[in-house]
Parts: sequence; structure tokens; C-alpha cells
Amino acid sequence: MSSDTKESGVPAIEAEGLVKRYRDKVAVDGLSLRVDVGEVLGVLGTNGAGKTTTVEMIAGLRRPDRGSVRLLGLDPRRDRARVRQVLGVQLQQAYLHGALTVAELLGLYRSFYPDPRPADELLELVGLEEQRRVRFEKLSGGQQQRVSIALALVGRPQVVILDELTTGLDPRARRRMWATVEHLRDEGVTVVLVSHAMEEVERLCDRVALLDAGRLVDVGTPAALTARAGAATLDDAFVALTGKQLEAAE
Ligand SMILES: Nc1ncnc2c1ncn2[C@@H]1O[C@H](COP(=O)(O)OP(=O)(O)OP(=O)(O)O)[C@@H](O)[C@H]1O
Repeated sequence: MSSDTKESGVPAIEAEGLVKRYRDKVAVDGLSLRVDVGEVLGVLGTNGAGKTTTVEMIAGLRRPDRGSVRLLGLDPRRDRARVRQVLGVQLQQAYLHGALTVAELLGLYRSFYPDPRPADELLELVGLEEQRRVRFEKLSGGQQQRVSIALALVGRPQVVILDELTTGLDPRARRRMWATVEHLRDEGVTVVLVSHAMEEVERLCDRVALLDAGRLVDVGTPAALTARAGAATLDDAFVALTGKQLEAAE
């Protein structure tokens, strides 16, 4: 990571007053959020709360109707080329060339970066060492998801956005993904982790942003959120603060 960025106090992410409408549906409704360099931020919310829309706007993949985003001081829509060098994104739907093998996909993505992670390291990070010669279309859903996570990490990003990191993964793969996030955290990488899984968020995240109906209900450490809500657990705090039950993803 660039120590300049860390020392200058420039936040990893600064989103101000984000608004996004789809026809008459307000998906994100005036959301502001700051994530410091090196922080792991969880984004929790029920289905349709606006999590994916929010991270897509942060990544520059969706244009906000109002508001602004800065990613390490860069505008993700105007400074696309520079942002691509510092940001890794794993989104819920990956559109990848099914006929390419895992190794070929990694090779293709590695060619986009000046100093990519070695393919072996990527395969180990996501536990796909045995699948390197398998075509993407022949992989299971969970394995395909792990490929998309590996691809998000190819360019040694300083900021990583992971949307539904472990949804659909079996318990072993899930634990491995958690270890991957812990590894990134130890490297000082800033991580935004969109999740439905309370256990995952409590374990991995420094702070948690609670979204409901496109709004940021609260943001803080799991302990602070729990205390503010006068709740016993983060789960209970979520219910107290949003009036909704956070359902399991599957
Ligand atoms: N492309 C789109 N066109 C129209 N409406 C959309 C579109 N994408 C999302 N929405 C709507 O906007 C709202 C927010 O969706 P979003 O996907 O951001 O929520 P989410 O919190 O990520 O949900 P989930 O947990 O189900 O992934 C939802 O009501 C959704 O139906």
C-alpha cells in the first residue's frame, strides 16, 4: 500500500449524500460514509436495503443521481484507470468467459497489472489449487465465486469490495474466505464486506454500517452498535435499530 496515502490521512473511501433511484424506487437515499485506510467495514442490511447499489456507486460501476464518492482521493468515474489499479471488486454476478480455465482467467487478469500477485498465491488464497485447469463453466457456483474473489485480488488492490463473500459457500470454503480477509487486513488492505451473515461481520469487521431502505441507520464497532441499541448481541441490535430481522442468506 502507498504509505503516502496512509500518512496523509486521505480516507480510503468517502461517500457523501449518495442517492440512487431506479424509476420510482429510491434504492439509496442520502447515504454518507467514510472508511479509513486499513479498516474492514461490514455493510449489513436486509434484502433490498441498497447494499449492492451503494458499493457499485463506490466502485464507479453505477452513477449516483446525487452525491459524490472519493476512493483514496480519486473520483471512481473520472479517474477510472487509476482507480482500477488500487481497487479490487468482487460483485454478486460475475460475467466471465466460461470457456477459459481458472488459470487462463487468472493469466488474463494478471496481464492488466504491472505487479500482479502470482497465480499460485491467488489459487491458494481461495483454495482452488486443484481446479486450475478446469473451465470456468464447469465449476460449481461456490467455486466460480471463489474465482471472482481471486480476480478481485490479482492487482494487489489497496481497497477491496467483496459483495456476499461467502453466500453459497460450504463451511470449509467459508472459513477459508474468512482467513483470506484476515490476511488482507494484516496486509493493511481496506476491505468493504457486504454481508447477510452476522457471525462473519462480527468476526472480521472493525466497524459495521447498518443499512435499511437505502439509508445508513448507524455505523460503529459491533460493540458500540450493540451498546447504543441497548441490546445483548449485534443481531438484537440490528432488530432494535431497523425493526427488521436479518435473515440468513440461504
Ligand atoms: N437495476 C435495477 N433496476 C431496478 N431496481 C433495482 C435495480 N437494482 C436494484 N434495484 C432495487 O433497488 C433496491 C436496492 O437493491 P440492492 O440490490 O442495492 O439491495 P441489496 O441490499 O444489495 O439487496 P440484496 O441483499 O438482496 O442483494 C431494491 O429494492 C431493488 O429491487
